This record gives sequence, structure tokens and C-alpha cells, in this order.
Amino acid sequence: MKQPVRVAVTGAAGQIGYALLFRIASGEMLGKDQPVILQLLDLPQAQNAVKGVMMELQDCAFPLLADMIATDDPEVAFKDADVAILVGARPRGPGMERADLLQANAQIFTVQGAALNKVASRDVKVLVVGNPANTNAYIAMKSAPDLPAKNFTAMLRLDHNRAASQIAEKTGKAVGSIEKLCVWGNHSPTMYADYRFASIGGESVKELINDQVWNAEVFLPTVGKRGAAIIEARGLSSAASAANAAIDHIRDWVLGTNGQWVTMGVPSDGSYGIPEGIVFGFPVTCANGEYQIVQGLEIDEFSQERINKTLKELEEEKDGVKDLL
Ligand SMILES: NC(=O)C1=CN([C@@H]2O[C@H](COP(=O)(O)OP(=O)(O)OC[C@H]3O[C@@H](n4cnc5c(N)ncnc54)[C@H](O)[C@@H]3O)[C@@H](O)[C@H]2O)C=CC1
Ligand SMILES: O=C([O-])CC(=O)C(=O)O
Repeated sequence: MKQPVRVAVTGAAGQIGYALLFRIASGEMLGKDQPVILQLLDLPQAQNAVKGVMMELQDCAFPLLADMIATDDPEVAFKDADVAILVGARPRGPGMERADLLQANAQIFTVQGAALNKVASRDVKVLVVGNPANTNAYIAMKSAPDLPAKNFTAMLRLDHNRAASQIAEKTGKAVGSIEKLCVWGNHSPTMYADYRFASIGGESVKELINDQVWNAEVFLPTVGKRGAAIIEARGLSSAASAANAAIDHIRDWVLGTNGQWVTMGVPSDGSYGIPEGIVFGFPVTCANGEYQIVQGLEIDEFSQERINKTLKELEEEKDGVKDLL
């Protein structure tokens, strides 16, 4: 039997938490042979609800769930954590943009970044889900100067998965057959979902679709505003699909992608002219527990404009939180 992996999850009593924890405990994230210890963080007033979730986890009798704890103290939750999924934050309601959450949520990530810095495994893999995810990941990273910056990532995978499903619907092809898709930039309506390099069974997606008007006027707004469409329809922001994307993100980072591209929000190393440190959605491949930004892609004029726009927004968000750092 393998040694258990310590997985910290914040916002454990929330709606994403409820869709996430059972799948982690069942082995869908780290593998069906990998025991896990769940270290659950939520606010003091949510501890009762967390206890209820733990009772349900217990009632599932998951063979891979080696142990679990609940706490309202980040330094307890993150102690020796190998994986930290930072979900706990306020969600937006109708009529809000994710950036409107920045003032409400930013402080959470200075505190949690500092706690990770102090007590987590030096190899901890951090995924920020709480919005605005890219800038919150940036805040956590800057608040954890003793941890490698590359350990801090933001969730763009839901956008990637949404883009894949829209392409599958448009082309009539199986969603699982799409390769080399990516989403550049911020998890916000400025994100740039890019299928110029994508293929299905060796055929170019761009040529299969061959419709730049659909790309600019249907596909990009549909993917970019999907979160708002879900809020409009459900009265609540997406939860099961967000939890699913978090599982995909960590699974691929830890277990590898076999050369396939996925999208992760990662601190830029200067690739594609994105200033170093900005947490930006890039196409990556993962192997041996590390991600690598796919290099050498041609950026045409339309794509450069989109990338500039989403970068500008991230730089403004970064500017808005500089007093916290
Ligand atoms: N990056 C992405 O693709 C997505 C991000 N999100 C974001 O995820 C976040 C969580 O969403 P939901 O689960 O729907 O919200 P929710 O309101 O159902 O749950 C949030 C939980 O976090 C807890 N919490 C708040 N502050 C905390 C803190 N300082 N420490 C620990 N726990 C804390 C709350 O008590 C609550 O239990 C929101 O910011 C939402 O916008 C949602 C969907 C997709
Ligand atoms: O839109 C929201 O506020 C929740 C979210 O990030 C998404 O569904 O993409």
C-alpha cells in the first residue's frame, strides 16, 4: 500500500466542496491505489456543516480515505499538505463580474499563502479555485516567499473543458477526441479560448469549423460567459463542473498528460511575452509531477489582441491588490 497523500481543501462546507471531496476520497484525483488524508478548512461558523460532510464521507466507507480532520485554522489544515485546493471564498451572484470579488476575497489568500509558506510540504501543489482565481493565486504565491512560485496555480481547466464541449457540439465529434486546445489568460470573460492548433483524429479543428465569425461572435463569448449563464440558470454558480475541473487539473499535474495539452493558470516564466510572475492560462503538458508551458506557438494578430486584452485585465487586478502584498 502507498503512503497516504495529504490533501487540504478549503471551503469544505461549500457547494464545490460537496462535489469535490467524495471524488477525491474515492481515488478519482490521485489514482485508485493512492490513499489520501483529507485536511478540511472552513470558517468557524461552518464547522458544523463540515462535520456533517465528514459523517457522509465516513458513511461511504472509502477504502482509500486513510484519515480526515476539520479545522478553522489554516496552519492546521495545511500542515505537511502535499496538495492544497483553495476553494473557500465568496462566489459571485447575478450581475457581478468575478473581479468584483477581489476586495472580499483577496485577504483570504494572503493569510492562506502565509500559512502554506509556514507549514505545507515544500513540494505542495496549490490550486486556487476561489475567484478571481488568477489574482488570488498570485496573492497566495507572493505571500509564500519560501515556496517555489511554480507550486501556485489557478484553475482555467473549467474554461478548457467548456471550450472542448462547445467544439464537440459544433463539429459533431467526440469531446474526448479533441487535442491541442488551450485557453490563454484570465479566468474571466477576457479569456482567449484558442482552437487554432487543435485537432480531432488528425484533422484540424480550425479547418473543420472554418468559420471565423462563429469563433469571434459565438464560441468565444459562449465560453467566456459560461459562468454567468450557469448563475443565471441555476441561481448559484457552477459547482459540480468546477469540482470536476479541479480533479482534472490536479490529476493531470500529478499523474501526467502523456504529451496531451491541458490548460493551467501558472506563473509566467516570460513565455509569449507575458511578464514573469503573472498567473496566466497557458497550454501545458505535465510529466513527473511538473508542468511545462508549450513553447513555440505562432501568435497571429487576432490572438495577440486577445492575449493583450486579458493580460491588461490581469495587470489591473494585480495593481488593485498591491497594497496587500
Ligand atoms: N476558478 C473557477 O473555475 C471557479 C471558481 N469558483 C469560485 O469558487 C469559490 C467557491 O465557490 P462555492 O463553493 O460555490 O461557494 P460556497 O459559498 O458554496 O462555499 C464557499 C465556502 O468557503 C468557505 N469560506 C469562506 N471564507 C473562507 C476562508 N477564509 N477560509 C476557509 N473557508 C472559507 C465558506 O464558509 C463556504 O463554506 C467562489 O469564489 C467561486 O466564485 C466557482 C466556480 C468555478
Ligand atoms: O462564474 C462564476 O462566478 C463561477 C465560475 O468561476 C465559473 O463558473 O466559471
